[in-house]
Amino acid sequence: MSNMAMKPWVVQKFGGTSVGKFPRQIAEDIINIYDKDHSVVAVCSARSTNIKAEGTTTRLLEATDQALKLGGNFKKIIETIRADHLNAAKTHIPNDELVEALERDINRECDEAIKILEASRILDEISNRTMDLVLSVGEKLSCMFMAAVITSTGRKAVYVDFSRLRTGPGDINQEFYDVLKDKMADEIHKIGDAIPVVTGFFGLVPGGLISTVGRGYTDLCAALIAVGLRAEELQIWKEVDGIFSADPRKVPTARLLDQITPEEAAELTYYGSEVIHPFTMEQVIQARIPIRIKNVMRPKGQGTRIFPENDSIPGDETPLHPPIPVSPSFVNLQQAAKGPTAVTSKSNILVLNIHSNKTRKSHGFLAHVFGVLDKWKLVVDLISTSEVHVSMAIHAAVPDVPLADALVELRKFGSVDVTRKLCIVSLVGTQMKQLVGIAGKMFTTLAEAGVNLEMISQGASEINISCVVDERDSLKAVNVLHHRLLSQPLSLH
Ligand SMILES: Nc1ncnc2c1ncn2[C@@H]1O[C@H](COP(=O)(O)OP(=O)(O)O)[C@@H](O)[C@H]1O
Ligand SMILES: N[C@@H](CC(=O)OP(=O)(O)O)C(=O)O
Repeated sequence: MSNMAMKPWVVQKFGGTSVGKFPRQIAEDIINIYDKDHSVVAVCSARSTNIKAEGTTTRLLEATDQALKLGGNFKKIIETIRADHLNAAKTHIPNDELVEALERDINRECDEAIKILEASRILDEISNRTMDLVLSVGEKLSCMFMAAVITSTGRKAVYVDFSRLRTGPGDINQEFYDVLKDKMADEIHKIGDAIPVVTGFFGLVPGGLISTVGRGYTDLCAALIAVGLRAEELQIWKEVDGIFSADPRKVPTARLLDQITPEEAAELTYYGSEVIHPFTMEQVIQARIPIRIKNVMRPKGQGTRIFPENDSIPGDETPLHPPIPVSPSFVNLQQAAKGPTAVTSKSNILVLNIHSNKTRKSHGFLAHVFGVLDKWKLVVDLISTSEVHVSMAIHAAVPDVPLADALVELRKFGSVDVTRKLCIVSLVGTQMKQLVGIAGKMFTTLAEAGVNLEMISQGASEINISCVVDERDSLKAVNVLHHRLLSQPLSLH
């Protein structure tokens, strides 16, 4: 078995839009190239032909909704998914035999999805488990398709379904992940010489994968596999060259960053630059495996490497003190001017201001407020408090229903007002820890540009300074901050 011939493992994760738009490039220009001197594992998300919001996972979620609605047409949605995959098979696979086998597999999966949804309609209930069963169809179809595409290039690939891996009972915690990593690696070791094409959907996760991990779970699946296999690198292939100093769609002068720390990557992800699922970093970095973000459209680009600043890679077991530079770019990074690394913005934010009616002590006030937020599953992105006042920025993508209910309960503790159509703007950078005056510079830069600050929050994370501004000022805010604090030598005086 060539996997046993000690070629280093590389785990490559392909997002849904990449599988949708560039399946042959992925097979020919990426997998087959790395396959020459690595043992490659490909992990794929459900296909999206255009954007994620119109992709297979979004459609499957809509189908589960329709199944519980009177007269809801979930079958039509599954038929759209079926037609999309049958069409992709014919378009991208120049081999009749492979196409016929794939068509049978696609039809079987889609028929099964319909049966599950019909059963849910009869029961008038969709449990977390049922939800997962339906959603996993997206990754199954995508991986069956990619395995056939790769096989059609002359390199044998096998479809690997991780949606029903049994890990035993228990909560989803580090121990659970550790067992899962080993199990995933064992399954992949069994495969031998063919390229494993693994469903980014993994189960059986207590509480359900979509409820506990959320959208973007394929990144985490790839991370767990990379750790289980002790891979040389985890590659996240996207349609962007890597992580930039700002969203390149919003800031034309944004620079590609050649290396950032996992903490920075996590902050950027939480605050609007959703380049990688935030749970990914923790698993991979503990095992000291570098993550590289790369572009499917420009496979030769270096991308962005996510790795801790003062760490060495596995196999490089020399002492960590003094820190060992792991690459020339790392040295450059160390010597570079110590400003923020990136600026990011998160839209669709509302701010809740609650002023206590002083009927209880302040700890009781905050405890009650958080009790209500917990009950209605409202996630707070930023918070700022005084003894009798609390302001909280909340992502308003949550449906309005729980918010309205939560407001009724919160009004028992004080006066509440809600400001909508806001966005969070954040400066992120590990170097900012030592940078006295950076917050002041950020806020004066915004004030000089005429951007009004609704709320300020600093200090929860030493590497993030955030504020809330009007949504209409979002583009101006990120551009002016990028121009003043990230594009030119930083002067704080
Ligand atoms: N700091 C950033 N660096 C790179 N991309 C960013 C950043 N902030 C936001 N983005 C956006 O994230 C998107 C991620 O790439 P893409 O492959 O299109 O996503 P997905 O895999 O979710 O479909 C890009 O469209 C890019 O504009
Ligand atoms: N298909 C899933 C999982 C995922 O990771 O997607 P992507 O890799 O395309 O972001 C989702 O949309 O959430």
